Amino acid sequence: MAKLVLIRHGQSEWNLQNRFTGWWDVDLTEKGVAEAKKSGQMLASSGVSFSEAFVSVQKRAIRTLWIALEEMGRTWLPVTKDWRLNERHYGGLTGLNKAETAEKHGDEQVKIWRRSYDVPPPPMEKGAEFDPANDVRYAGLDVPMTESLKLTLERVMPYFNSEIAPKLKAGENILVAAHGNSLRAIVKDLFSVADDVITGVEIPTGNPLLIELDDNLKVVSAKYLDADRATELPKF
Ligand SMILES: O=C(O)[C@H](O)COP(=O)(O)O
Repeated sequence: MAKLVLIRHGQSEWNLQNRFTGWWDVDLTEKGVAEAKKSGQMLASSGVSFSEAFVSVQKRAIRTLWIALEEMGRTWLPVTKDWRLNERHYGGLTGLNKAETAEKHGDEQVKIWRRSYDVPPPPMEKGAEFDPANDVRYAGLDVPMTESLKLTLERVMPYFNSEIAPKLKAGENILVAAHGNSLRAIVKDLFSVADDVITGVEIPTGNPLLIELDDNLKVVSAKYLDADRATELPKF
């Protein structure tokens, strides 16, 4: 039986400012750093021994992983970074304040953009202030202009299934540091969550989710290590 731990990055500067972030590369706040440290301490006392870690190419997740590994005394662990674990691309909403956007377009519309399964936000305009298309880390990549959760899942899961699933099936314990919506995609798939139910699944920042999987990657048990900041998990 393998263990998979999913950590959403600690609080970011734009989580704090309540702005749509997506692919924009913001850093952790002090609180985010503290959440990452606590995650590492809880992982160390969980006694789970990891063989490797995976992370997006965004610094809020990379720093969360590094801080956690440091606390665990595991900075030597092999780490693979891949854009397919990035946050979902928030399109033309990137950089906007979530509350101001709700005042302008209505709560219902913003809820659809944030939580519907397959309605993508309006696309990013080419060359707009927060367009990551020319970022050197994405050179040669057809950077999306917007993504729904469905589109996010369609790039996260092929990566998960080809790079991470075989290791779990071989019994390795794996740590993944990523984002609210890229992790929501993994949870949707592993827990077989229906399209209209996944909207209610909120993954807290900096709170490791420990999932035990059988040889067919069926969920056997799941819990957040910080029980005080846990949210409801889907049935399995
Ligand atoms: O990209 C963002 O703004 C957040 O990381 C996730 O946002 P959400 O809760 O609006 O999906």
